[in-house]
Amino acid sequence: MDGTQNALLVPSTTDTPLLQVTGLTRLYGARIGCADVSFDLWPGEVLGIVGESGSGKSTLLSCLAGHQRPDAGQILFDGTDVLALSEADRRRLLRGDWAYVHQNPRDGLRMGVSAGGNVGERLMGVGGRHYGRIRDTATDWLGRVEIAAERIDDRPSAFSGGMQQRLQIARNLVTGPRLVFMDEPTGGLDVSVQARLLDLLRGLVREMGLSVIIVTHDLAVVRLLADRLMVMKSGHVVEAGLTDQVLDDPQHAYTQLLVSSVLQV
Ligand SMILES: Nc1ncnc2c1ncn2[C@@H]1O[C@H](COP(=O)(O)OP(=O)(O)OP(=O)(O)O)[C@@H](O)[C@H]1O
Repeated sequence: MDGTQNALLVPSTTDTPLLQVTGLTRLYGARIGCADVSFDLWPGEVLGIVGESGSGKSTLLSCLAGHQRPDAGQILFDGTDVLALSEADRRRLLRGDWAYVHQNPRDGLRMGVSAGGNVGERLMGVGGRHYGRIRDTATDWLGRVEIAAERIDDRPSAFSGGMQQRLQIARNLVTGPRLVFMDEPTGGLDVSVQARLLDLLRGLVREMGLSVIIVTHDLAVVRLLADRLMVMKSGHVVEAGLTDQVLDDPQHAYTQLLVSSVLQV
């Protein structure tokens, strides 16, 4: 992808991509998970990855986030070769600078720990020790994701699906991560709950100037959140560009099919 073109989109002062991905490939035996994926992500940019089920979105995201190791390719985060990091350094990255919002909040929360504990734990992971301050920050973050302060000692299992997802978002964003991975963050929720969550996410992304890679099969989600899109089919990126450009004037036959199938619904 052309770095010169992307640089025009970036509100940040830096002229180095936050993430540089080159030739990323993950195979499952003879089956392609994702193949030869390359892109740059600039600070403050939201990149949407779309495609039908089985197109390789989750495989790509999990390789990027270090949940599984690619067979080939390079990932540079702020110039650092992520695949060459020691396990301890990779974990440190995942605790603070990186965040991962799972589709199912249960995968991203500790269900046996209170709401405040879920948020506070992440602060402690980056060195927070002052209990009072951690609780104040957790309370503040619960408010930011529209969870009443009096629910701070409740466990997530007592929350609705939408509340659990908002709590997972608070837990992830409390450390001010430099890069946020999101896997279908609004999937599995009722339509009205999805709309509210999307609104909240859009506000936080803008307010915090977050750099985000978001995987979804829902084009409405990327229309609202993403600056740029990559369209995947059978593990390959078939089209990439500005979100409005790709959705309003799709060039690849597969993207045209994706867009028109949504319009027909
Ligand atoms: N653990 C695995 N073992 C074998 N094949 C896998 C595995 N995970 C994914 N695949 C295969 O890799 C390809 C890409 O799958 P992937 O789950 O990344 O796609 P996806 O676009 O995220 O789909 P979905 O939206 O359904 O999650 C598919 O052909 C899938 O069958």
